[in-house]
Amino acid sequence: MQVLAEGVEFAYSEKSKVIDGITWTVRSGVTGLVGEKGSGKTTLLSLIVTLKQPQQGRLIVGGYDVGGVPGRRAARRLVGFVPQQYTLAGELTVADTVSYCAWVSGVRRGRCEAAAERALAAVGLDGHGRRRVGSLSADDRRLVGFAAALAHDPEILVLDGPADGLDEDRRAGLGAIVSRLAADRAVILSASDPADVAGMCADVGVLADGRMLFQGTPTGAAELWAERALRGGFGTDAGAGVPVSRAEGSDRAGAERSRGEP
Ligand SMILES: Nc1ncnc2c1ncn2[C@@H]1O[C@H](COP(=O)(O)OP(=O)(O)OP(=O)(O)O)[C@@H](O)[C@H]1O
Repeated sequence: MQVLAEGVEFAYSEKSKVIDGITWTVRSGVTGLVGEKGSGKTTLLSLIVTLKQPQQGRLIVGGYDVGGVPGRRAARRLVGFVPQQYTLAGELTVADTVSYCAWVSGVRRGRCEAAAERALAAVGLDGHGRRRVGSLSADDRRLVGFAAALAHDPEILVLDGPADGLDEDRRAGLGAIVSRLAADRAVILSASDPADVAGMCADVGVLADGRMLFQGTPTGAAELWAERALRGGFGTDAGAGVPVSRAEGSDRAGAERSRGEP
């Protein structure tokens, strides 16, 4: 189990909880986190990558309880994060960019260059190290972002909205890379529509109004999504959402496969 959330809560202000008692498990392989805009995906991912702290509940990341400082520090070394939006310095070379990120993530100075080479190879950018970031296509810049997050060889890779705005061909390309990266780590992908990540994930969590309504197969998530769309969308009746335990029960294949994993 790579991430275990039990009753996790987080609020930006006293008025309302953005993460409202989430219980969720993430195992090795590719896991999707799907929810409408504003449902709390980025906030939940920020908790997992230790940029924010849970205010209630228990959150275990890579075996460490991130509720305390020592656990948070230890977990931080195990996670790589690609935010929804980020800027790379165009004048730096690709290799220096990734090497610097390796150093920031705790890789020893003498090993950063090799770490960068390994990370660039993992995303298919081997041979591009000497190019300036500013000379790359948007797709290749995106891959540099992935390599930067992989530079310290994290056990858990978190990609916030990696398929946003991609057409079908590019989504397929992303799926191939994600599946390669997930061979020896857990990958979490967020999306505002299950169709964006359906082909990439074995397991999907559906978030609405800060609550995990469902965890199971992509098919189960898509069915719930379609059903909700017919009823006028998520968020309007979150209290009547399918509880995680019931959703797993009705989506037995997904639940049993999940339980069977180490
Ligand atoms: N720093 C902040 N301060 C106050 N409220 C915030 C902050 N960041 C996010 N929120 C609010 O928290 C809620 C959840 O935001 P979050 O970004 O986690 O959702 P999301 O599902 O990732 O949305 P999107 O798909 O648009 O990225 C939204 O109502 C948002 O306005």
